[in-house]
Amino acid sequence: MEYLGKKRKGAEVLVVRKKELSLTSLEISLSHLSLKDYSRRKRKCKEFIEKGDVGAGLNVVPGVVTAPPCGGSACLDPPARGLKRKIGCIDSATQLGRKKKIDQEYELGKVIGHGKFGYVMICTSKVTGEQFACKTLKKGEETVHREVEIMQHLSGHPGVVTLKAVYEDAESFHLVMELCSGGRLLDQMTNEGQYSEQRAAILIKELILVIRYCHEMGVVHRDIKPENILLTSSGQMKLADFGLAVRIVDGQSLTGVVGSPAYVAPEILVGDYSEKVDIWSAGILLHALLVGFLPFQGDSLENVFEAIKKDNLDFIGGVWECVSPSARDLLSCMLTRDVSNRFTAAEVLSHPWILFYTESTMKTHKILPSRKKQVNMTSRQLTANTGVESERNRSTILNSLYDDSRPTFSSYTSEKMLEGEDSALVDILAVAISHVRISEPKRSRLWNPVRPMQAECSSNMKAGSLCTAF
Ligand SMILES: Nc1ncnc2c1ncn2[C@@H]1O[C@H](COP(=O)(O)OP(=O)(O)OP(=O)(O)O)[C@@H](O)[C@H]1O
Repeated sequence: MEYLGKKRKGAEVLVVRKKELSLTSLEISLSHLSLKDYSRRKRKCKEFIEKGDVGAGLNVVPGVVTAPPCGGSACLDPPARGLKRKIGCIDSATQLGRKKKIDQEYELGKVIGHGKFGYVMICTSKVTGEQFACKTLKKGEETVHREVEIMQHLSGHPGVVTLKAVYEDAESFHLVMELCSGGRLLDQMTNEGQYSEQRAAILIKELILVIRYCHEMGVVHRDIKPENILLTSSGQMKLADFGLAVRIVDGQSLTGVVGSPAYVAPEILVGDYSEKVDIWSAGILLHALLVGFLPFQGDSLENVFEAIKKDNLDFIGGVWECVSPSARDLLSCMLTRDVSNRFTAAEVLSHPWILFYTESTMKTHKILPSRKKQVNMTSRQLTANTGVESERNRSTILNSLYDDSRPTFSSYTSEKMLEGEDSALVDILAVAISHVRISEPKRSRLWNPVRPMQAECSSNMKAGSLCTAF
């Protein structure tokens, strides 16, 4: 084994060379094994892992580049937390197809997207006629190899774009992925404007579930933004583009300034950060969903970065009058610069606002399209309550949950409550209240009203320079 000297974006690539492989019988030379071969290989992989040999003589496809055991430094720590060491046990479906060429099995169609290191086109299986997206990445860049490995590692979760197969030729990798024909979340956001709180909560919950999965699998995405969230034809969100993702072990600090300017967490700019950067970026997205514009702006990259480092957000007045205190509280917990106080994925998922809108009993509700259509119904003078923590605030939260949902409840009461479902509502509120933490407000969670927010809801999410990864 050796670490390649090539360093880019703060991480090395671990390359397992063929001559160093001890389990040659497990070498994967075919891209499509028979079921029998596959289960035999899987069994051997399992035995291999149980013997604790992982990391010694890895049964890896010659030339397969795996993600570093931990990003940033050449440490040889044990695998990242929760890491299914798929190295050497990559599902046959996603093995590198060294023997077959992609065009033997797929009809390549029109290009549907371009990325920094390649392009994406539609491809159709010659066997089944099913359509997929094929991302072709030019070899050479370390991040490209890492992207392939991390996608193999994460594929299988319903919120991650599924990787069906990987082909390789001299110049490129070809990643055959499920086709997300619903397009990018960014396009939906710019077409539809602000989201209702209910819709935003459902989306953020789905996103945070995927982020939690990534973190549990020892992966930090580092480029969460609506361009990288794709939608299926049925509207389900899928996290895509793991080009900047990196593996991490518990307690490890990452370095390397990467991300997309508008979404980048302040600690990334300082150069010492953890998986919490994904929560910050999801908070930026939540901000944009709720009020239709990004929180940190500037006419140059430097100014945007300065704003990210220094500007205090104000969730008071203006557009925030249409946003419930509970939603604003969650935002403040995701967008705090104090990393130790910033919510983890699990904390976001148990926040009252998320629970309120996404508890199973709520799923029977019609999802309201966008706030544009209900803004009059929700407009109400709300007191800013971003540091909601104390006992005295219990009733405020209860009220805010109730008040915020008025439009929803008005349809709920007419349609459901009369049918005797009011106990479900009480349950939801009880659950929400039980999750409110009782403690003194933390200074870091309170945002000082230094700069008034834009009064009108202008979307600046199309600003290319703010959304392009660096
Ligand atoms: N599975 C997919 N289904 C449908 N469209 C996809 C799929 N994957 C990517 N695309 C389209 O291709 C575009 C480029 O994809 P890619 O993953 O390269 O994103 P990118 O953010 O532009 O890449 P990079 O960060 O490497 O520059 C996406 O914005 C999207 O429109």
